[in-house]
Amino acid sequence: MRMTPDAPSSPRSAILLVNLGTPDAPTAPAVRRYLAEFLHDHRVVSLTRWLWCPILHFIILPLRGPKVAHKYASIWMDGGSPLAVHTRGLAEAMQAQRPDVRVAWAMRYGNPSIASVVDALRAEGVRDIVVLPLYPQYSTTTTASVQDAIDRVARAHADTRFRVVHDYHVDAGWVAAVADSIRAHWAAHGRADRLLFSFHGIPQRLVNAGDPYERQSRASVDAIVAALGLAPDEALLTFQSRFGREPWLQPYTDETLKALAGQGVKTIDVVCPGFAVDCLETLEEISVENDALFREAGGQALRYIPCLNASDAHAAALAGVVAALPGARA
Ligand SMILES: C=CC1=C(C)c2cc3[nH]c(cc4nc(cc5[nH]c(cc1n2)c(C)c5CCC(=O)O)C(CCC(=O)O)=C4C)c(C)c3C=C
Ligand SMILES: [Fe+2]
Ligand SMILES: [Fe+2]
Repeated sequence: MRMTPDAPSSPRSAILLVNLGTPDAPTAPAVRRYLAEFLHDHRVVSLTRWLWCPILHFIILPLRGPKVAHKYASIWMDGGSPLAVHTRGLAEAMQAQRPDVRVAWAMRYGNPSIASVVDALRAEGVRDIVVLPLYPQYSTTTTASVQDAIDRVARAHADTRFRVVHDYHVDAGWVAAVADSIRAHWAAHGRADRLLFSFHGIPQRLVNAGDPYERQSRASVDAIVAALGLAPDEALLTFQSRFGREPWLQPYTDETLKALAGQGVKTIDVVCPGFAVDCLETLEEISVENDALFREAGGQALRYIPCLNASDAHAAALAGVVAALPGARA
């Protein structure tokens, strides 16, 4: 496990950033290992195991491993997968702003695992950990799964206090940071014909069962649009990255981009505020795949606005979220 540098010598409290996870290498075996852990989580796929395990082990992992490895290879950075590189950078930026507290990072699936990072923090004397899942909007598929993992670790360490931030989907500092990043993009590149907010989707079934993710995503867009001084109808909200055959949240990003190009829209700015840092779903699916289909349908340019990543503005916003602990539960 790699920890952030220049941390205080024996801190008692820590901020633990937790992101989804990513393969250790852009190879089929590494992708299969990562997807196997991810897709065995009942929070992500709730099908009964006797039905799901054969589909997963004999169809999805063998087919998806090489295909997805190829995509990871196309975005891989010197320091590793973009999701890991930017998550580590964000932890380092927060550590620089908060020298009074240890800032560490872990992944829900893959490495470094939550358990290994908590063990390392406890070995340093930390007994109070604020966990910040890097998901601005709460979902049972993501945030609740981090909470599950923390609950398991907490049961083994009764002497350590864990608090988990629930969400920060309309946190004023975070909203301002996203709005500023859009303004900076416009200052550098001008404004496109349309502004589209694309969020990772989840199955519609989960929203029907009470998952607040769609409502929170809409509230995030409303808040960012208001901070930009735009009218609500000046932005579009769509959902990407669907997986499997059942209906997911709609409208779908790819279908919307094709329809817009068909209506004569030539340029589009796309921003993804459901992702804290850039990853496969933004750098490959949006910036490469969706850009290609927008152009094939008659568009001229899809201009992707990067995630907040390891920027100082992001680190400051998240430090504010932790300081306020909105919706945190012990
Ligand atoms: C199987 C169902 C999935 C649900 C539900 C889901 C929800 C969800 N995911 C993210 C964020 C990310 N997902 C990423 C990749 C990814 N997601 C799924 C499936 C579901 N996600 C898969 C199978 C994959 C792997 C890639 C692939 O095989 O297509 C990533 C990128 C990881 C990376 O390494 O870069 C992120 C980030 C959210 C926020 C979310 C629900 C709100
Ligand atoms: Fe299995
Ligand atoms: Fe996902």
